[in-house]
Amino acid sequence: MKILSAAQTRKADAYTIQHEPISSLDLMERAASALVDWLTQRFSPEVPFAIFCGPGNNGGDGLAAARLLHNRGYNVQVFLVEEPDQTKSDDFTQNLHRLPQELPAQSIQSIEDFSELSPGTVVLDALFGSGLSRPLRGVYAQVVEKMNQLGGTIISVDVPSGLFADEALLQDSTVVQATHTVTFEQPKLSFLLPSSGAYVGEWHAVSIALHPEYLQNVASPYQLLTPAFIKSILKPRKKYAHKGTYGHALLIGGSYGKLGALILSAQAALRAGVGLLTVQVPQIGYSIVQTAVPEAMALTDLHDLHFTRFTGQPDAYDCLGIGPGLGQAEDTRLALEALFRLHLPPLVLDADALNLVAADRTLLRTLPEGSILTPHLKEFERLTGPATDDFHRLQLLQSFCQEHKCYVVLKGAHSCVGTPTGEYYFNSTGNPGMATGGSGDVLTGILTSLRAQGYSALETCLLGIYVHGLAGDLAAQEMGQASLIASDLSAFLGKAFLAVEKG
Ligand SMILES: NC(=O)C1=CN([C@@H]2O[C@H](COP(=O)(O)OP(=O)(O)OC[C@H]3O[C@@H](n4cnc5c(N)ncnc54)[C@H](O)[C@@H]3O)[C@@H](O)[C@H]2O)[C@@H](O)CC1
Ligand SMILES: Nc1ncnc2c1ncn2[C@@H]1O[C@H](COP(=O)(O)OP(=O)(O)O)[C@@H](O)[C@H]1O
Ligand SMILES: [K+]
Repeated sequence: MKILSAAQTRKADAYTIQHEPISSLDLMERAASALVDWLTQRFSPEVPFAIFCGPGNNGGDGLAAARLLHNRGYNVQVFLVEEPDQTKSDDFTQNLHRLPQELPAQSIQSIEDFSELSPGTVVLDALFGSGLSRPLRGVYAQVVEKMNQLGGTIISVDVPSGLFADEALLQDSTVVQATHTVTFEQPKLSFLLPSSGAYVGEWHAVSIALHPEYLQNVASPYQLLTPAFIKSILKPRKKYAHKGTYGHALLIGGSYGKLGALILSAQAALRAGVGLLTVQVPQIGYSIVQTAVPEAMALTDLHDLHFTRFTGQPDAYDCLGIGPGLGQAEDTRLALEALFRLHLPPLVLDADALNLVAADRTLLRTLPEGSILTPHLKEFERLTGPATDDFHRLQLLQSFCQEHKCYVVLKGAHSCVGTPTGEYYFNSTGNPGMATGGSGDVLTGILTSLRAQGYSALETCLLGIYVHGLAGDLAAQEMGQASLIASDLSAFLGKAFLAVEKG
């Protein structure tokens, strides 16, 4: 699914109005109906609603929703938040006139006009949407602060007011802290980034049937992964396949005290379907890994405690994943340097392999083309230097991928895959239960496995992050988020692949 900018969203609205054709007022009515359908499926008519409307079309949505909720028997209060002489959009004005007499709109021109709400009131935030042009000030900022202080449920219409759809927030901005955001057609870019996404709560995209022609033809570098798209990547297993059909993966990592990381990767690689798996561990890891992962073959390093030299044949493998539990000893750095000089299969680099590369720019310059790197935010910062904000980080991601001709999975709540050709793919699966030690190691195993099976680097990243997050979602459904541990992700990988197959 393409993610559109605020300007493209405006064009999509205008294109729909012109080509469907439909009046702008009717399109707003459609948006408000979709919003009200969503609300009435979740809240009963006894729940009081306080609807705060701004001066533009977002406020117009709020007014139309107020009328529709009232008509369905809901208990609604309407507030117009306005600065003196504020111009209103035409559709706002039309919807204000359409409010039934028994539903008067109360004006809030200063914070003194903000009356107490009865306990349990759900706040509908329709102050500003994708037309926000500057940070909130004056009465708007004061009302938002008050709404946030109430501590109740806040549902933002389209975008939490004060948040830009596709620009960074200024420091100390006032923004609605939404419980849910009901957004029209598709999520906005800022919902997918950590600083701004934190204001959105849970987002839900409701369709307002924008013109499919526009959506099909518009160009956007930003994509959100959908089940149908991921299903189209997944290759079914063949009846006459044998273990050689599904590649031979090699994982290198594990050091004294961190062998578990490599074991988590190895188990995940097997569950992600690789034909054969070899792991290289230091001497102390030999019997540990042979016991914990009997399906894997083991190579040992010359060193007892950490990686110092690759002891296998590079051409024997279809993908090499390196990093989980690797450690950052000086002889490990030298070993990595020597490894990069070999004619290697495709690489997946994670954790300490990334840290070693980040600390040594010469090593970074020898990174084989087409490699997959899986940093979390801190590891990414070590590679590129600090980003001033989430949007700047996306630029850094693009320039890094282009310069090093590699794929980067920038991990987080919506992990983002950057490509050498400048696209960004955001993941749509996963949950905070996965914020637990070892989750990243599991991802490395999955990616190494998929790449060894013959998926392209891009397909590997997209399918890999999606099934990883989906395994986390399925695990969390059964055991809750707090109890989820990394090995559960491997345990639920099978169900995740089944769900992808079903689409
Ligand atoms: N026909 C359409 O275009 C549709 C629009 N829709 C709604 O319309 C919204 C976009 O509407 P608009 O473009 O009118 O934008 P908004 O309603 O977000 O607000 C824009 C208005 O607020 C003013 N403004 C912006 N930032 C301000 C600030 N910080 N302080 C004070 N005033 C500020 C602008 O000058 C403008 O008058 C969407 O988010 C969505 O909710 C939906 O109804 C779907 C159809
Ligand atoms: N809040 C979250 N929502 C969704 N996924 C998450 C969340 N937190 C972490 N994850 C996922 O869990 C993994 C954590 O990786 P990482 O930070 O490298 O952990 P570790 O180093 O402990 O293995 C990443 O794939 C990330 O996308
Ligand atoms: K809003």
